Amino acid sequence: MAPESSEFDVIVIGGGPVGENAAQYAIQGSDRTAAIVEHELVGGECSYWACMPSKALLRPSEVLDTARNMPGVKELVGDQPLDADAVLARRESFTHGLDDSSQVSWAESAGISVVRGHGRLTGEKTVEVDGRTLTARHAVVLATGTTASVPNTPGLRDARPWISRDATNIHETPGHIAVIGGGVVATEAATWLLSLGAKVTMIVRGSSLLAGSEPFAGELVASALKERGATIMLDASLESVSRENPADTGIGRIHGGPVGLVVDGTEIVADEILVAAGRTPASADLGLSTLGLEEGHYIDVDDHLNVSGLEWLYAVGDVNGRAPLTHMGKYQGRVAGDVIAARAEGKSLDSKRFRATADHGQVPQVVFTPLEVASVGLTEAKARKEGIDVEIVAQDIAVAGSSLQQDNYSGRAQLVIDRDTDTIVGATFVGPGVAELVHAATVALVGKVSLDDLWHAVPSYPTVSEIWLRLLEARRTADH
Ligand SMILES: Cc1cc2nc3c(=O)[nH]c(=O)nc-3n(C[C@H](O)[C@H](O)[C@H](O)COP(=O)(O)OP(=O)(O)OC[C@H]3O[C@@H](n4cnc5c(N)ncnc54)[C@H](O)[C@@H]3O)c2cc1C
Ligand SMILES: NC(=O)c1ccc[n+]([C@@H]2O[C@H](COP(=O)([O-])OP(=O)(O)OC[C@H]3O[C@@H](n4cnc5c(N)ncnc54)[C@H](O)[C@@H]3O)[C@@H](O)[C@H]2O)c1
Repeated sequence: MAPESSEFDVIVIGGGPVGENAAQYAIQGSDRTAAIVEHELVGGECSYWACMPSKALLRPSEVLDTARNMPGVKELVGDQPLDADAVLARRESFTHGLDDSSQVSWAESAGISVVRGHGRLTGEKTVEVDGRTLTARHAVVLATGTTASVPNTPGLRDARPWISRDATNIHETPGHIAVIGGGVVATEAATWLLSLGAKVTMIVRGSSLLAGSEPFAGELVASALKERGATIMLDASLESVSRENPADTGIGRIHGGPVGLVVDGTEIVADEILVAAGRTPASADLGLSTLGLEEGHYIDVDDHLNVSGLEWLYAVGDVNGRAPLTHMGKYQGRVAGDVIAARAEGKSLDSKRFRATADHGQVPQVVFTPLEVASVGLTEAKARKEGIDVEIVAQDIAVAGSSLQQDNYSGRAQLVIDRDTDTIVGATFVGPGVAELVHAATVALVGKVSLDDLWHAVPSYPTVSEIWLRLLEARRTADH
């Protein structure tokens, strides 16, 4: 179907990773048509301003850390810093110079039309794109994501602070940067800014880093960041900001003169500020009010990803606020796409694949700081809050496999067990390169594998996965 058409089976507003998946799954293997409406770049936040550039910036410092802890290699590396120009050039290779033509080609090859412009609902199954009206025969999917929130602190917005887009698309490294926030973006960005040579001061409103994770994860990450030179101010209140000559110098460039930040009555001077204070759903200018729905909030959905009981309207990914991560959004996109296809073909929705059940307590995430924090499911605190009869087993990650990875390998692992069902409801691993450990925990958790059965899932020797055996042994010791 040509992009000039005004009628499609499925219209997706927002061409991020999640919208792409929803469109693909809704039409694949059929003669249905789909359009993605995108007002910026097809590929969305993740491809150009979030996951891809951030991980491209983080990987070199991880490799350098490993090298510095590996006899035979550390002598070659010495105390040389990273080659910042090479690191930024590799980041550019992942963001394609903010050119989305390869993603547009992918969409077209999947039979999806790309309509450029701002999409807005105007009524049932109708979408206006900059004055042009599109009609959907089956479904409209909202996949508009989020934007960075900038708090209303006096002087902050006028100072033109960096947001996550500047940090991931960094072109000039500030001598000293103040990072507002202690969450995922703040800790990851602090890691790559330190590795590029910046002095980093983190101003954190709460009493720990990564407040949504197990407390030991935030503590270990704080120690690792401090070891690399970061200053971390906890329970800190940013009262005001002032800057001389704030300037629109472009994304990732220093936005003017020195910045003064008053924190708990004391002034700090930095060359730039990064605001990493959470996200705002992109639902304010989507025409939701034409359907009597509230604008500017996360859009509530059921497990089919339908909005407000309307079988033709879906919201997937960050904009529904259920699990704001690329892999979870793409999963929702697959579920919504399958639901749309089944309804279009008159099939029953009576199968697990038509419900996004993993959003409820089965969400995995990896945070990439000097230590990786890989987790799935509930923290101990959340499990107790849900009334689960919780048992905790925790161990330092000191197993034969991990000691071979590098010298000075350290970290911690913890399982949250539901005593009643003898299954895992949460797991957290913290340490260098532990990201790949989490999928085993996800499989055990989603499959509700009992701890008794897990005893027979034998980890290979010598791998970091031996931590599983140590955790199960610790549990037996506690039991008997
Ligand atoms: C710095 C950073 C690093 C991150 N790293 C990770 C990571 O490592 N792993 C991970 O899982 N998650 C990560 N995330 C989260 C991840 O980026 C999001 O979960 C993901 O991008 C959500 O995808 P989405 O398609 O829902 O939204 P988005 O990627 O935000 O895409 C939405 C798209 O909709 C378009 N749009 C919005 N409104 C309209 C409209 N009205 N009309 C037309 N187009 C519109 C936007 O231009 C955009 O292209 C990170 C986030 C940040 C900020
Ligand atoms: N590796 C990954 O999976 C990854 C990486 C980056 C981002 N993300 C996702 O992106 C999203 C956004 O991350 P984020 O770090 O912006 O959000 P976040 O919710 O993780 O952290 C926000 C931080 O800002 C602080 N804050 C909020 N309002 C404030 C205010 N008014 N003044 C001072 N501090 C304030 C909070 O206390 C918290 O420390 C998250 O959902 C995250 O899951 C994921």
